[in-house]
Amino acid sequence: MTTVAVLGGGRIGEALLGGLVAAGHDPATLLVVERDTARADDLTGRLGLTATDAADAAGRADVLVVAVKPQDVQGVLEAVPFGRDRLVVSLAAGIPTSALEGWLPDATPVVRVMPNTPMLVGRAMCVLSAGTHADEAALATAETLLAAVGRTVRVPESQQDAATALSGSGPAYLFLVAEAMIEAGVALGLPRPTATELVSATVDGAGGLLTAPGNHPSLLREAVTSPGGTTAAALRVLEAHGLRAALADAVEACRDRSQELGATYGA
Ligand SMILES: NC(=O)C1=CN([C@@H]2O[C@H](COP(=O)(O)OP(=O)(O)OC[C@H]3O[C@@H](n4cnc5c(N)ncnc54)[C@H](O)[C@@H]3O)[C@@H](O)[C@H]2O)C=CC1
Ligand SMILES: O=C(O)[C@@H]1CCC=N1
Repeated sequence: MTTVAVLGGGRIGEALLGGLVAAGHDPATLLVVERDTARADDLTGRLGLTATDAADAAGRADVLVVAVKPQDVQGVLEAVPFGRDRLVVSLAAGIPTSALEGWLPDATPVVRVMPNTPMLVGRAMCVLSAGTHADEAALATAETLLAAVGRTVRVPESQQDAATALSGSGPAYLFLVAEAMIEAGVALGLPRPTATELVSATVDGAGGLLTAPGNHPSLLREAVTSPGGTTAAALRVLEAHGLRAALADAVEACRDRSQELGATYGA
C-alpha cells in the first residue's frame, strides 16, 4: 500500500487523513508532520497514524501531501531532505507547479490540487493539474488518494484560478446564502433552530438533486416554480436585486485574487 505523509495536520490535512483511514487505508502507512504537538497527539490518538518529522516522512513516504498554509509551503519543502523519487501533491491555494518545482529537487513529479472544505465530510471537489514531471501514473496516484475524500476532476493549470472561484471558495458563497436565509426565516418568526434545520436540509437536499445524473439546475428550478406561485414571487425579487450579476462579479473577483496571489509566487 502507498505510504502517504501529510505535511500539516490542520483542517484540510486532518480531513484527508481521516478520509483515508475511513476508506480503509492502513493507518500504519499514514504519517503526519505537524508542528503543533498537541494537535499531532490528538491526530495520532484519534486516527491511529504516526506523527513524525519531515526528514523521517521524506524517507518513508511514496507520496508527500503539502497541507500547510501557502506562506509556509516554501519553508516546509526546503526543509525536506529528499533522498529518493516521490510524488508531491500540493493542496496549497494559489501556488503554481513551477514554484513548487523550483523548491524541490530537479524532476520531482508535482500535482497541484484545489480542494474544498466538504472534504471534512468526505464530499470534496478536488481539482487537479499536473506539473512538468507528473505523468499519467502520478496523476492517477493523486486521484486515487483524493477519491477517498470526494470527487476529482483534472484541468489544465491555466484553469486553476477559475476553478478556485467555483469549487475552492464556492462553499463560502453557499454558506452566506444559508446564513441569510436563516436570518430571513427568523425575521418571519421561525425559531432559530427550526430555521437552521429547514435551511440546512434544503441545501443538502437540493445538492443531492443537483448531483443526480441527468439533472440540470434550470430544469430543477422550473420544477419547483409553479406559474404564478410562491417560488415565482421569490425569484422575481432575486432577479430584480441582481443575484446573477452579483455572483458573476464575485466569481470574477475570486479568480482575479487567485491570479494575484499566484503572481507573488511567480505564476
Ligand atoms: N480551508 C479551505 O477552504 C481551503 C484550504 N486550502 C489549502 O489547504 C492548506 C491548508 O489549509 P488549512 O488546513 O485550512 O490550514 P490550517 O492552518 O488549518 O492547517 C495548517 C497546519 O499546518 C501546520 N504547520 C504549519 N507549518 C508547519 C511546518 N513547518 N511543519 C509542520 N506543520 C506545520 C499548522 O500547525 C497547522 O496545523 C492551505 O495551503 C490552503 O490554501 C485549499 C482549498 C480550500
Ligand atoms: O480563501 C482562500 O484563499 C482559500 C482558497 C480556497 C478557499 N479558501
